[in-house]
Amino acid sequence: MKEEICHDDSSAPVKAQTVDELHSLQQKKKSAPNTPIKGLNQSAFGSEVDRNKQQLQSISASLASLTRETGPKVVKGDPSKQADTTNVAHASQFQHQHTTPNLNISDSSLKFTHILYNLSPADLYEQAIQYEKGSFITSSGALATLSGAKTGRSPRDKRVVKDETTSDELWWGKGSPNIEMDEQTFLVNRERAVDYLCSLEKVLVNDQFLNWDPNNRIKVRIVSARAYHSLFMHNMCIRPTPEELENFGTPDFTIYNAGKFPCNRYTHYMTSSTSIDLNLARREMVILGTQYAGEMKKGLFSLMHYLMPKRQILSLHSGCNMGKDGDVALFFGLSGTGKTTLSTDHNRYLIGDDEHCWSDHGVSNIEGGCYAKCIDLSREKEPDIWNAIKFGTVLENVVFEEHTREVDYTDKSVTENTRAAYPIEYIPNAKIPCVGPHPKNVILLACDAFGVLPPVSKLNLAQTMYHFISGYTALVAGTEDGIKEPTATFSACFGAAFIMLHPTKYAAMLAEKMQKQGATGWLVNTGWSGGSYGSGSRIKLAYTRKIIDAIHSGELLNANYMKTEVFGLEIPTELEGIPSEILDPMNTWRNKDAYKETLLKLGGLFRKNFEVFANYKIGADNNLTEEILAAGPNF
Ligand SMILES: Nc1ncnc2c1ncn2[C@@H]1O[C@H](COP(=O)(O)OP(=O)(O)OP(=O)(O)O)[C@@H](O)[C@H]1O
Ligand SMILES: O=C([O-])CC(=O)C(=O)O
Ligand SMILES: [Ca+2]
Ligand SMILES: [Mn+2]
Repeated sequence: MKEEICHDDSSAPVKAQTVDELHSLQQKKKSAPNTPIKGLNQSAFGSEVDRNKQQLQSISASLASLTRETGPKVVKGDPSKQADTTNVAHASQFQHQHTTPNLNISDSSLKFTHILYNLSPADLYEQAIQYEKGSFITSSGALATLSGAKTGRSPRDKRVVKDETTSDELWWGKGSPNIEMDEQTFLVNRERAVDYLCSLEKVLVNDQFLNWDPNNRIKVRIVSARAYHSLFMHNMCIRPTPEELENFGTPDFTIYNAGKFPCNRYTHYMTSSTSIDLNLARREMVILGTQYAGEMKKGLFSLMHYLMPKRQILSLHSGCNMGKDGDVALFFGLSGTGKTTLSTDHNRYLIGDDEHCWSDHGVSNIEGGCYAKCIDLSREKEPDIWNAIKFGTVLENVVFEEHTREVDYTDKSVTENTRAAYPIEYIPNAKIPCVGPHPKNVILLACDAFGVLPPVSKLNLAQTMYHFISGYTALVAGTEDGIKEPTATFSACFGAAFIMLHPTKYAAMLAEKMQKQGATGWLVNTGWSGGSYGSGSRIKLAYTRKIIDAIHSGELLNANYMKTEVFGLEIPTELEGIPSEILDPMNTWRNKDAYKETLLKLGGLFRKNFEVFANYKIGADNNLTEEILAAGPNF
């Protein structure tokens, strides 16, 4: 028998002598946006190194404690990998730094904080999977994450600094989302968040933009502890090009997201372990004690609701899309009423799904991504959203099969508020840049679980304003334990949780813009028909889409109308593709008395809610104010 030696040399040899060398061949030195590329072949020697230093110094300055002399020592890169020690910065708080050894030096000033700066989605996946429990790649390539104890926003834990300026400018008191805190308390919480973040081995920093309108772009920096948060904001804010990042400079606004690290209950104004604090003068936001990523998105939205009206620009909690002929539609509505679902329309260009600005030049999206509800998501009904859930997308709090990693979108085990956050370009017909001309249609969405609002009605300007200020929807609280009474929610401007000024300020701007542009208002009920929740059923998405199509095409504008009782809404008598009997909700109720009773009940709720607005003037026009007051239910 012949002795055989096994030679492993049947194919061409690799160009490496060692495994490490082989690994180094694998990764090209970079054109990733976390390293400026422009300076590479510029003659000005050391310019890239200088820029890197500046960038790190800016980050160290952001992370500086307000009570110590210097910012933390920061260094770029993952501590577990080889850190780039040529790029170390330590920003000084004071112009004249002590040169003598400081006897008060503490351990915190000796340690390095590693900065993971504008990482790519791939890098963030690896960080999340390696370091954050509950992070998994799903079968479609999305990153499944858990947001921890909070699976929704905590509006009662939001605080806004009340100082000389904001005490006059902002809306305070009953009904307002702005619960006050003082400057000193803000600084206590800021210090708490900054110290927590700097005590970590590494923090994530995102430098990004808000608002696609180039004249009103806002630079934001987000400092966070989790790759989940960094990837979420990567998707939701506008992503800078490498050149834009190189010239980023100082941010206009900074978020310190300490995530799970709680606030201190002994701190004044704190009523729980969670605090979301906005300081407009300092241009900063602090998040303590919640990992729900939506707080960052909606915190920035609040900021825009302050900054934009100062520039005569209206900020809107709305979706927005545009037809082939350039006709723009806005979709207002509270959470879960269909902004994302209905603005994502295969036959139209998507400008954005949730937050917009309306200026003298038209509309612009504030964000760079979408945040879709995914409970009961189906490929058939919402194909574009389904297909957007792929590599790069953050999937929050969904349940998946442990082996195949197929997501079960019907599973509410973690929460009903399961979400997908993806870059807007994941929708095939996204309009990039996300801007458009003045809106032609303004669609107010209400998910009416009482089942008495018509599937569609045409509104005059006063009615549009009445319903905009009311901001109605009705959802069903707990779906698990059998039938529950629907509860009406009224949220001024369809986003009372995010507005900073009195609702009538936004309403006046909307009225003026709609009047000037001749936009038509519509009220669309995406909720119940044939009875309230429990006896009726939710209006088929396919019907709602048909209605929306007919608004876009102009078909509905020219339909025949009749007026409803109580709410005085103009409803079409027929519409192609829709069974005519559903257009008037009364027809769909078997028990007409119950219908009438429920209708009056809802009318009463509207009336009660509007009482607080009765003493306010809307815009300069007295007539409009009176017309708006008269545009409510009549009985
Ligand atoms: N007739 C209908 N019209 C619109 N949406 C419907 C309808 N029937 C069921 N739905 C479901 O209602 C949900 C609407 O949620 P969507 O994400 O569009 O809310 P949203 O207004 O964007 O809220 P948020 O501001 O919280 O993001 C989706 O899950 C959608 O599938
Ligand atoms: O902020 C969130 O959690 C989701 C959202 O869009 C809303 O509630 O309007
Ligand atoms: Ca949405
Ligand atoms: Mn929203």
